[in-house]
Amino acid sequence: MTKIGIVGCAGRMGQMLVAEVLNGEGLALSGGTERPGGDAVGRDLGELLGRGRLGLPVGSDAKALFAASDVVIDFTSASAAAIHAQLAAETRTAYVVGTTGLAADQEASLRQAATRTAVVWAPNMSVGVNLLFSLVEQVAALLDPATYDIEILEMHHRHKVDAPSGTALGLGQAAARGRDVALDSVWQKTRDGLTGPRKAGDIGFATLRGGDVVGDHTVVFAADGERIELSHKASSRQIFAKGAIRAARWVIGRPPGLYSMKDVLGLA
Ligand SMILES: NC(=O)C1=CN([C@@H]2O[C@H](COP(=O)(O)OP(=O)(O)OC[C@H]3O[C@@H](n4cnc5c(N)ncnc54)[C@H](OP(=O)(O)O)[C@@H]3O)[C@@H](O)[C@H]2O)C=CC1
Ligand SMILES: O=C(O)C1=N[C@H](C(=O)O)C[C@H](O)C1
Repeated sequence: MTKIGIVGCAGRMGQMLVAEVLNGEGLALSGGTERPGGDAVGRDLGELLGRGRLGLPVGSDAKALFAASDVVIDFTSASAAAIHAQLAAETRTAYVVGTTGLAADQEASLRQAATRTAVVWAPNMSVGVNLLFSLVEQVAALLDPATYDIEILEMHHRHKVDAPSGTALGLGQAAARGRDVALDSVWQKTRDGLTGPRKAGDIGFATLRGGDVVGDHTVVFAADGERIELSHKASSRQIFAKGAIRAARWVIGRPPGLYSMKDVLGLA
């Protein structure tokens, strides 16, 4: 049996992941944590999911969970993920990270951990979005930046705390790779007031937040007289949870390194 631990087990994604592990063939739940002092700590994990007592309380000792697991899955917060990355490195536990919004130093913690254990890190664990990354890169490489403007739109639920979404930034990276430029030299993450006309070659972002939208992303290639739009719309978080479980099964036994969902899905 593969022992999977879930940090952030009471969150929107965390609860879905616990359910996927409990239903998954050959998988055992080694436990789940929330941050110390969190409301869910001490509650029974099964009862938290509304499926009856499991006899497994939500913990807050992340290091013990890493030590007890073959692989740990993290959909928490950027600051928590940076700490969890250090624990993955210390305990040499395989680590799957879907958390977005990481600052440069937090990303550095992940990269550091990946020198000591196998880490899968992806801003979006769905098959559809990972295919979209490849399509966007190909289309961007084919279209002249002087003629086609790239704009990336995303909409998410009202609870999301980071912007633009990790996926939107990933789509921006894919477009920039296609054009052979560095994303941070061309991105326009916000526009306000007298911005002046659009600069050729820029990659723009627009962020919408509201309701219970699971995750919509569109990349627009706009020219005079026509527009190409490549979109992905998630209607259930299960696509992310199933992707994360697939990554967890894949990463166990791999040498230390930073892997992407494209590696997991064989799209690299
Ligand atoms: N890669 C992908 O495919 C996807 C990525 N995401 C990303 O996953 C992350 C989580 O999203 P979502 O589930 O909606 O968010 P939630 O806020 O619902 O869940 C996060 C959970 O992690 C908990 N948490 C915070 N700090 C710690 C800690 N130190 N130890 C353990 N648990 C902690 C939170 O507790 P508390 O509320 O008390 O802080 C909360 O219960 C986001 O960054 C989101 O962008 C989401 C969907 C798909
Ligand atoms: O916070 C979310 O919900 C999601 N976050 C990810 C992101 O930032 O791209 C992936 C997905 O769109 C849902």
